[in-house]
Amino acid sequence: MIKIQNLNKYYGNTQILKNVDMEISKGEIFGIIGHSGAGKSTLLRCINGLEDYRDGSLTVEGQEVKDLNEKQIRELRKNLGMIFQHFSLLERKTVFENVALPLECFKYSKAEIEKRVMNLLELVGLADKRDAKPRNLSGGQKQRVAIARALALEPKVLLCDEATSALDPNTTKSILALLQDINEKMNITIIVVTHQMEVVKQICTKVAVMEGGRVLEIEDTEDLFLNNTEGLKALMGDEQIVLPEGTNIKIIFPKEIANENIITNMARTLDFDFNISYGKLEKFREDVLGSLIITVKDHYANAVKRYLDERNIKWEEIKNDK
Ligand SMILES: Nc1ncnc2c1ncn2[C@@H]1O[C@H](COP(=O)(O)OP(=O)(O)OP(=O)(O)O)[C@@H](O)[C@H]1O
Repeated sequence: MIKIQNLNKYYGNTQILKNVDMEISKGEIFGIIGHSGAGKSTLLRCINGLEDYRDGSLTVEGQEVKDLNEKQIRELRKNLGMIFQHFSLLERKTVFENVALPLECFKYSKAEIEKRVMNLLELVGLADKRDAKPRNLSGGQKQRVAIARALALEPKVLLCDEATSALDPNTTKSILALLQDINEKMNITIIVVTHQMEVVKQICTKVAVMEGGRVLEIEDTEDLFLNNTEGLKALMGDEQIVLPEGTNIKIIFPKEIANENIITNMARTLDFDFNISYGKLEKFREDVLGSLIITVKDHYANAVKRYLDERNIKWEEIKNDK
């Protein structure tokens, strides 16, 4: 649906996006995560034609964005709804009028506007606030209005630029649940730009990690957490510490067995002592994912590796800290 190949973008002489490659399929909730300044918002603005790019290719449904004329850009933006961190609502207009705005721009009839806006307000749970002004709404409610407005023209893609960054954790959860609901019910592709790991964890099917204008990696979200990839380390820091002596074995828990007592069972079966050097368990949706580094005396190492291999449990050996 959206295909980006070798995209380069400059502001003056400064290169902001560097050889970006990315493919976003229809129906996906695709996360783009990275620290501030990584180039995430710039990439979103290239996708909706607000920024041009020097070289490389960026197609939306097969159309090269930089080659579109004004009319085609208008059509493109109709297909790409967008929401922002600070909601961008018009303060003097009511909730109803804010959502109606894009429909008025595209000259929909009054009856059609009434019907669509009310359906959208039902969808986001704000039908009873139709006559309220934004200043009388909470942050979460404002973002719901912005979502309704972004969906007014029935876009195929919803672009979310730090849409939950100004919200508290519970409100964030409810907005993300709403986005997931919209993705499922309306089969809208959603691109979520964020610096918050929790956002990716809660709703993204796939995620691109960006740093310094580059894509470090693109992974299924579960794999990102499970494998403690280079991208995840770049985002979270790699704080794992291991002992200076013995063999350190990092055991990676897939979700099917994360709740089982692998370590205790192994220690009982093999009858050996071990130290836990480092552990990290993450709640991932309904499951627990994570890894644990145990340190065993060198002569036990092979038995441990065999035990894990026989049970198809992933492991890797970690060098000692000197
Ligand atoms: N209009 C502009 N002119 C010059 N430089 C810009 C412009 N817009 C962004 N930049 C620079 O481009 C880089 C990427 O910015 P961008 O906003 O895309 O990053 P980001 O990952 O979205 O970060 P943030 O979450 O802080 O917005 C930054 O170094 C920023 O200073």
